[in-house]
Amino acid sequence: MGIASLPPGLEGNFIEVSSGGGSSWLAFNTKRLYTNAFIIQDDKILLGYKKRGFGVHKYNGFGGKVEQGETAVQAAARELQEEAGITAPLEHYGTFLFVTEGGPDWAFQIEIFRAEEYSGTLIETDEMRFQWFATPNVGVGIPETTVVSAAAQAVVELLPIPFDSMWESDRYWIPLLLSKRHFIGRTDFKSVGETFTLEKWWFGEIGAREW
Ligand SMILES: Nc1nc2c([nH]c(=O)n2[C@H]2C[C@H](O)[C@@H](COP(=O)(O)OP(=O)(O)OP(=O)(O)O)O2)c(=O)[nH]1
Repeated sequence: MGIASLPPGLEGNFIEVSSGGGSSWLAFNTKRLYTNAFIIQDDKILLGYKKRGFGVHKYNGFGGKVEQGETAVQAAARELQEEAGITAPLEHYGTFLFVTEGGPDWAFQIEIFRAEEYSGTLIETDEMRFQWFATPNVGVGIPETTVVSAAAQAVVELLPIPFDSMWESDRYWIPLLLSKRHFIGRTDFKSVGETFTLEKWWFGEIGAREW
């Protein structure tokens, strides 16, 4: 797949990882910047259950709008503090456009960050209820009779990432984020009230050389 196959709104030289859906992309006027941040440790990922607002009842990273005068990474840090009570050395790993039919006529440009460490104590906030989930490699091949440390045992008991309760296209890029691959993408949804249906998506990864 070459550059010619990139969805409108994306530029660069990327290797396609996943794509699907209908035949044409939605039109949009302009882009608005948003952030989304994940803490990813050896075998677990921190998500929040969104208690109100856009994406209510879904699990997601922590994030929101980039305010005037802020950079994306500053906004990501502020939102992580506001929604989960922690600070973290966030690193940028991806960007995707999120366009809706039946929603705004602009595209969300969502900047994705991750960190392995964090400082502070996790708190439940009005917006998010935090929860750790096991990343896919966890628990595989551990025979029942194997003695594992208390810490490892706690991880084994975490639930797997709840993709069925997340934005529908997250399943295509979260694996890239978990394996520290820089990515870009676009996802078009149809929205009716609070129900969003995935119509078309494209995700690709970029070689380390360009970052
Ligand atoms: N994982 C994932 N996150 C998404 C998708 N689409 C989408 O908007 N988001 C994220 C980006 C933002 O983190 C969040 C939307 O921002 P928000 O409405 O919570 O922003 P905010 O906190 O600044 O808003 P507000 O409380 O000020 O109204 O949802 C998606 O397809 N997947």
